[in-house]
Amino acid sequence: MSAETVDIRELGAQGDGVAHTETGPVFVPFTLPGETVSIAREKAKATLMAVKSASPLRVEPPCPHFGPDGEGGACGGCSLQHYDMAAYRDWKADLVRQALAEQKIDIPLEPLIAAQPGERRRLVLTGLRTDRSVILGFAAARSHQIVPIRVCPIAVPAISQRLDTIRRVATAVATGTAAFRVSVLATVSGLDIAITAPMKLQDRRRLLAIETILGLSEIARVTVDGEVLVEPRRPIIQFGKASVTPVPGGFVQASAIAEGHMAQIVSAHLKPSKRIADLFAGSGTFALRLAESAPVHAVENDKLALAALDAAARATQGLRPVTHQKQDLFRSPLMGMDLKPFDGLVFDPPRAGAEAQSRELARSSIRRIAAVSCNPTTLARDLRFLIDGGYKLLSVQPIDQFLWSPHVEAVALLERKG
Ligand SMILES: C[S@@+](CC[C@H](N)C(=O)[O-])C[C@H]1O[C@@H](n2cnc3c(N)ncnc32)[C@H](O)[C@@H]1O
Repeated sequence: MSAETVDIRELGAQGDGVAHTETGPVFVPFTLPGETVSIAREKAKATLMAVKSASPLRVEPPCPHFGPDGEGGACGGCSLQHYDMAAYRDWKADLVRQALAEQKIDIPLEPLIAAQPGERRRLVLTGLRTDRSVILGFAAARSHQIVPIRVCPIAVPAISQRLDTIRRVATAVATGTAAFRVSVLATVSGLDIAITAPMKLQDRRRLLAIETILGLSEIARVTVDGEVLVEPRRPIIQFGKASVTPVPGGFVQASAIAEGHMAQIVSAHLKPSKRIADLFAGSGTFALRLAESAPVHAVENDKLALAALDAAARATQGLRPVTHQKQDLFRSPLMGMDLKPFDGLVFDPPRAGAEAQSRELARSSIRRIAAVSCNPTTLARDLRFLIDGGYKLLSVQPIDQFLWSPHVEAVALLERKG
């Protein structure tokens, strides 16, 4: 490690300040453009030692666990709490703008839909048994060390006010010495906690854990390695009229408010469609809402997510038919004949995007397409295929689903003129 003073020029894609040095760019977490800072560094990675000259856009972070002086260590859950909110939001929209510009896609963005503290309904924490108890928190920035959290301003009150309850659940279940994953989802009926770990609960221990957890009134379900340990109430999340039982620890949009905006934009665009496909459908976030007005075919590779979608579709009155298909859309995208029945389609792939599928869509005659993505770079790449295939890009809406992180969601709407 060597110590030096550097000037921060800009923010990198991961939210770290970037200094340009003779040996190349150096990334310094918790810094802002225009600041002069002293750092300790190893190659391109640096640790902030002191801010010598602060940006006027530097603000007091609202969370005690944030930053290099954070309580318990520098929590890795957030990276930009020290940035003035308006400037931070401009930076978020810019991530989408820059990704589109790199693909030479020229369209004015819709104004960013902003996030507020207290909106995240899903957190993935790490637990670790110590001599006396279990610590529960986020991994520290750039490290495997766990920062135990006592507050979490980004989370919905149903989680942030129940961190002690979640810790008690983790303590009741934890047996080994290895770190384990605690995925927490705030549902309509209570907390759905999915614990994943290389741990085996012996019978006596299992009974004790069940007894402890049943005494905690805010719990809907606790699963260990995908198996239900207790389920005093069925966990439910609402996709329009449909009540879905989420897959333990499975994918759910991080914020119900952001999801509502995304679904509203997608539904309005696909409203005139007579038959809709939902690709990378998960457990039906879009499909089940879209089925309120048209038949929907959902395609997804996770069979548990599809089972949740199917069960909810069957149990919901008044939906148009919902069919589903398990398929790996990276290896075998829907092709010409598969796509023919649809005049509307939404796709919402993981961060890697939907390259193979977008190439096929670009050749299709589907009238309206909505592309949803949490990665502006792969979204822009996939939009380029569609535009080159003759689709007109109508709008791109950035949505700050992941407050104070470097991640941003976007919904792009396209149309093929008849
Ligand atoms: C960003 S999530 C979106 C899910 C859903 N649209 C939603 O809003 O909840 C991406 C989804 O793609 C699925 N997926 C990942 N790889 C896939 C693949 N190769 N083929 C099909 N689906 C895949 C995941 O299981 C996950 O449900």
